[in-house]
Amino acid sequence: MGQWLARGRAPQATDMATAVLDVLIVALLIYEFLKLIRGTRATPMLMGVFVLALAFVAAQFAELRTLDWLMTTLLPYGIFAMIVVFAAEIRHALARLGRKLASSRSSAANSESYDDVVLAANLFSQNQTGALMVIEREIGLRTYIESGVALDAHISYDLLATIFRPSAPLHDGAVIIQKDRVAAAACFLPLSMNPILSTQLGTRHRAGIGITEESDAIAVIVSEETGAISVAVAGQIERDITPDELRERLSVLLRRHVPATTLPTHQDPDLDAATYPSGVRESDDDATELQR
Ligand SMILES: Nc1ncnc2c1ncn2[C@@H]1O[C@H](COP(=O)(O)OP(=O)(O)OP(=O)(O)O)[C@@H](O)[C@H]1O
Repeated sequence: MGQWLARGRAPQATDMATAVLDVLIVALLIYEFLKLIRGTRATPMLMGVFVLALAFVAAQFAELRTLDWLMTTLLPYGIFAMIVVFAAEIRHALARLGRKLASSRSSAANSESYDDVVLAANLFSQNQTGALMVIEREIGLRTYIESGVALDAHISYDLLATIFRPSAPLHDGAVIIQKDRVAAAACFLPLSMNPILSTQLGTRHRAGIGITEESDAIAVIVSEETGAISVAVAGQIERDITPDELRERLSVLLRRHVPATTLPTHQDPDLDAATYPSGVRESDDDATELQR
């Protein structure tokens, strides 16, 4: 209103519309911001910031000069301190924003070889071989790829089985799959700090969930302890699913059909000989039948 009076003319309909739009955008930004920090450690800290802001306004209003001076001097440092303290939250928030934008686009990963992931997960599950396979979608995982050993090899069941063979040098860490290629193995992923996660979940599962909190990737995790297959996406984990369920989940998440393949069973001698030729299977009592 003031600016219109200053310009010496009455507010017009377009000015009103601009003001309403302005207020709506700010309200939307505040709403999205509150949604992003809800349930994080930033919430109680934000209350502290709010109290400080109130003190600042009160100091100006009551002309408490020393307090006003202190607040004005410290404010710029406070903003930098907040960026440092909330670095993880800011990263997550931007990643979530990226995920939202990415998921609104129709293109998904266009590989045709994710049935190899299903087949490999089935093998690992039967042999109780620990494995962590991350499928990149729209958000690039270069930072994590660079933490591992670059492979850039065409994805195949044999390659995955070889990488995660317990005696293989690259079996520790995660494999990252980009389109139809295994970009790298032995990658180090960020661990999820979500306090709600079950305490039964160790670092492999937390790493699988962690990468899906930071990006729109899909993590397929096979437990070394139980042989259970889990799939994580957007910070959520679905535990103990069958290979067929894994195939379904990948089909939906990648918005493409992952063709059904006859899953080999543990009793298949050819498979065992081909996969673990030197008898490196972890134990003989690992005949984990798919009981579901
Ligand atoms: N940050 C990480 N990034 C990638 N892989 C990791 C990371 N941390 C641990 N791992 C993998 O997880 C393995 C340890 O798994 P751990 O037993 O702690 O987890 P778990 O979730 O209980 O899995 P499991 O059920 O297979 O035992 C490591 O040997 C390594 O291969």
